[in-house]
Amino acid sequence: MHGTESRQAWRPLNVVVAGGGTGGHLFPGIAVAGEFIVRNANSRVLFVGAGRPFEKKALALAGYPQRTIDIEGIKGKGGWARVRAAMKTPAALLHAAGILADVKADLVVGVGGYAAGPVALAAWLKGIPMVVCEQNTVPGITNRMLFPMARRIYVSFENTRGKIDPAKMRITGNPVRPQILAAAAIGADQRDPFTVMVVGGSQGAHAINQAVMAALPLVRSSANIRFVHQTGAADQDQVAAAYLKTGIDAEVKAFFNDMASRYGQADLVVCRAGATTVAELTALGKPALLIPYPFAADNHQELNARTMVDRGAAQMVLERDLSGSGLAQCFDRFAGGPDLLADMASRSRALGKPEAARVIVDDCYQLVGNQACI
Ligand SMILES: CC(=O)N[C@H]1[C@@H](OP(=O)(O)OP(=O)(O)OC[C@H]2O[C@@H](n3ccc(=O)[nH]c3=O)[C@H](O)[C@@H]2O)O[C@H](CO)[C@@H](O)[C@@H]1O
Repeated sequence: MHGTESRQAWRPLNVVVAGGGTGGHLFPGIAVAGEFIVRNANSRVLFVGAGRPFEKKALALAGYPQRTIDIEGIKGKGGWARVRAAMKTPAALLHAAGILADVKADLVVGVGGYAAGPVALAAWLKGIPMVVCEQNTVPGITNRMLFPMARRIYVSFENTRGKIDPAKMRITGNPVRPQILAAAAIGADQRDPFTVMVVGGSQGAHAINQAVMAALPLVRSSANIRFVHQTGAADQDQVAAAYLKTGIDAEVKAFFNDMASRYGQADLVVCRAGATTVAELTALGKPALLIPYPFAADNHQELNARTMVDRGAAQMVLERDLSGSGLAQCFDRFAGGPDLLADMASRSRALGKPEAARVIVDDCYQLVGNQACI
């Protein structure tokens, strides 16, 4: 779409991506950042966040700088912790305003997470165009506060809830990193052996790990099945031992930096229903068994999951109904049901919006103006 010639016509921008915290917020920001750099290699993207170790590692791997501000979230906190968090806001706002001035920001992209708040607010106060990306069907608290100030609100789902000014809203989909989109080219149709990818979102999912471990001894198709399993840091050793004990072939890791090759191998993905995971599944046309995290704010993961389940692209098991025997039956059913999987895969693909980052960056250029540099 953007050939070399047209790429040169995009002017360089200084972009600040604000927020993050978990992979579900951060990775869409990395996808958008990459698209700005594709448009003009002289653009500069700075991430500003709370500086959690997860963010630092992911941004270092992706090659983007981050500056951190001292800020705490208020969600789920009470009493003194809320007061302390609120007291940090004025200093964080001043700090964020200083960072925006330092880098001569042309645009701020809020990707959700509490650290986006002061940066986006500072942008608004300084008159710097500010846009937000909302990944979930139910907008998060930070984004809800920022919506009135944002020039654009990029949403992932047509049925995104809440009061969003239709004049500002664009249904773009949730940006997926290009390395992951490349996995679409890796055919996973051999089904020999049938490969199940288990992912618990960016942090891993203890309940899913437990259920898979309980399922392993009950899987009938164990000779023809293999697993690629992301456990999160706490459960890695225990889960690896469970595969060894049953003799089922598996690659077990706390976290996969290279998700593309794992998605590429997967015939079925068993996972939470974080919005970025859902975006990746549908961009790649992967069939899934979704087990939404039951304590997500406003139960948004179940609503995210329903966007796939209602279209036949995924099946869903609520965590309260999750059991080893039920999961083992699922594995056997899917392993022996290529037609079912193929049908789910094409329905999943039909929901995907792999062009989301491009659409968002096109729109951002419209917003800030593009003076061609050729
Ligand atoms: C508990 C909670 O509230 N979680 C939220 C958090 O989820 P979480 O951070 O788990 O986010 P998602 O499931 O949406 O995305 C996970 C991201 O991590 C990546 N990944 C995962 C595993 C791995 O080994 N390697 C890897 O790179 C995935 O490719 C994906 O890009 O943000 C999402 C997006 O706002 C929300 O929908 C979730 O509800």
